[in-house]
Amino acid sequence: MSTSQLQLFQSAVMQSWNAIVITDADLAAGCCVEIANPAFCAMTGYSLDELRGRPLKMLQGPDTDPAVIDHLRACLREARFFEGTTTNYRKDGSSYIVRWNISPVRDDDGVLTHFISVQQDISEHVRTERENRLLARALDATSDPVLLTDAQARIIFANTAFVEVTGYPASEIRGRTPALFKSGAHDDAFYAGLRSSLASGQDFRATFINRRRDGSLYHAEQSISPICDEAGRITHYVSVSKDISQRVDMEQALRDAATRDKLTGLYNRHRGEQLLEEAAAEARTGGGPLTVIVCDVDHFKQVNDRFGHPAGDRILIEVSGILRQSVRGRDAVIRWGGEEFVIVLDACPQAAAIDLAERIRVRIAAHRDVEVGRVTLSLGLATLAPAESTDELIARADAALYQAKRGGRDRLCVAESRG
Ligand SMILES: Nc1nc2c(ncn2[C@@H]2O[C@H](COP(=O)(O)OP(=O)(O)OP(=O)(O)O)[C@@H](O)[C@H]2O)c(=O)[nH]1
Repeated sequence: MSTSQLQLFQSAVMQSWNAIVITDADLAAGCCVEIANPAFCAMTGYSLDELRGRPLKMLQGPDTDPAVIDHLRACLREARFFEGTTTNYRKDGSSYIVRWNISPVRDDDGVLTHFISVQQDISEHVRTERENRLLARALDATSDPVLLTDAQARIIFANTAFVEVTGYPASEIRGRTPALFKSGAHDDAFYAGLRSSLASGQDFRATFINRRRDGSLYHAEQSISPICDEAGRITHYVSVSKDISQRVDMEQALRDAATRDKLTGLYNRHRGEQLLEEAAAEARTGGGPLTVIVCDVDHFKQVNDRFGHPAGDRILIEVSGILRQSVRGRDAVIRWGGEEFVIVLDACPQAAAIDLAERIRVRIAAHRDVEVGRVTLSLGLATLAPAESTDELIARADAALYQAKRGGRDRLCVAESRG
């Protein structure tokens, strides 16, 4: 090696950002320092003069891992490469975490003469990692679901509460987007609002209806916030939510209690009258013809008398089910009282309503209860006339029903159109 190359070598070692120390190979004396570069001196707090001739054991202290040192000794004895991490101590007694390796150095004849060690203070890195782990554990410990995505909305972290609420293991959702939880309950405007809030760096807060892994839905009060870097660029999004399904279910149960009939689950009379009034208002303002069907189980008293009240209840539930299955989703089926039901068909031409009523009659007559067997239904149908009140409409449908009963039951009578 030329003199200039040697000088380069020396400069490189002395200017290296990594701490470099060269010791002799006298194991019995503890391998004493011959050369240490400025980075090593800065890291340990010792000057080269203070280090030279002393074994590096002086850097060890109470938190230095003895297992690492044992392994180091074994490597030095066998002149093998060593790599490890442990806690060392500076001159002022403060500790630092160092990642280091040691390579044996041999002369031209292959005789071991020195060891060279390259070291790096990784205290900051370890501290950040510990902090990150602590933060992740803290997020895991919170009972509210937390989700973290990158700027492209790909999931990078989901806490335990999120995993528990959604039923998705974290490994299954990592890398995917929250579109996975879409239930279809929100319209495009909802998502447009979400996107524009986040794009302008603002939080988006709303009650989401999300889908769990098993397909069931849950309500979550959710707050999504963009996270920006120092330059103001969005790097991540964090979503913190509260599963409010229980509250929503309770509210729904209360609403149901006020609007639904307990036995059949149909609308109760009170809610039914409101719905009928709304449908009439709609029809009067050009919403299309409104027809009501009033129906009543025939000889129902005999069912109760012969088979008992519970059997009668079961018949009412079965009849309700058939009524509900027979109508369109928008039609209201109401338990008007006892064994009497009203079906409100808004925007439904009378001919279609008559077809439907007849279909219902046939279905009920074809149905067989396990104990009671066959029951029949009588039906009266009326279409709202101009300037007619809902009371008058129901009265006309009722009169048609009475006519059906008088005519022999298991039949439909249509009230004559008025006006
Ligand atoms: N099991 C049961 N019976 C009910 C309920 N509500 C009313 N009822 C009974 O329904 C029966 C109605 O009898 P009626 O009004 O005489 O009429 P019906 O026997 O069906 O005779 P028609 O209507 O003329 O064919 C009464 O016995 C009521 O007690 C209920 O919730 N459950």
